[in-house]
Amino acid sequence: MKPFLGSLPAQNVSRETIERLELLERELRRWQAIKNLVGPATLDQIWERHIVDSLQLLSLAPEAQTWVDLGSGAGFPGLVLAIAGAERGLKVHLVESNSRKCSFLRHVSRLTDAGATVHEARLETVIPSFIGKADVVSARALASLTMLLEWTEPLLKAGTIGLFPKGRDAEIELTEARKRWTFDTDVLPSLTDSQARILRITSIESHS
Ligand SMILES: C[S@@+](CC[C@H](N)C(=O)[O-])C[C@H]1O[C@@H](n2cnc3c(N)ncnc32)[C@H](O)[C@@H]1O
Repeated sequence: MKPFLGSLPAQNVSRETIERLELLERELRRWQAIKNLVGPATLDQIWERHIVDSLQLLSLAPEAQTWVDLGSGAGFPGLVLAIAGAERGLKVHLVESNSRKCSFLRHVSRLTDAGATVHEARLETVIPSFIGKADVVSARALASLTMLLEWTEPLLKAGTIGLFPKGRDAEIELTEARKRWTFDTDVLPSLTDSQARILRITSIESHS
């Protein structure tokens, strides 16, 4: 059993999904040696820190069909969600400005039949095309909540759900963001880090 996998709802992790996630792990280790895609210190805990940490988002939006992940990096959480959601037809758009990371994302998406769409671009230019078309927008380790809401406000206003994994400062970030917007939030526990939180944000209105 992979670390922490047992804590996830069983429907997210079929044997085929685990095999495809193992392909992602293998390719990440292979590419990391040359391309340095993730923080080297996290390589010892790829399943806990990256794969399961990403997978847990799937059960927070079980009905989602179209998902946009901003600043996907080496595929966390977006590529993991594309792999795990492929069986139920989930379409994931990965937005990443770094071309070497985009090469990795395209390579692993092809290898695993994940069907992810990689947008090699700055997210500011891509977000407008998803207004009214995305069920979920996610971003991990990309920016402060205030910055994330500034970027994603047009999506959230059109009904998209925001899922933003955050560290131990989640409440501080929420307080800061509430100076500019009113929104509904669920502050959810993380399965992989007792200090971390996942923010599910809907119904945003700006104060001005
Ligand atoms: C700290 S990494 C996090 C990567 C991944 N989400 C994770 O949690 O492992 C942030 C990523 O966002 C990308 N990025 C930063 N600003 C961006 C922008 N304006 N548009 C698209 N990608 C951006 C960077 O290239 C980098 O890969």
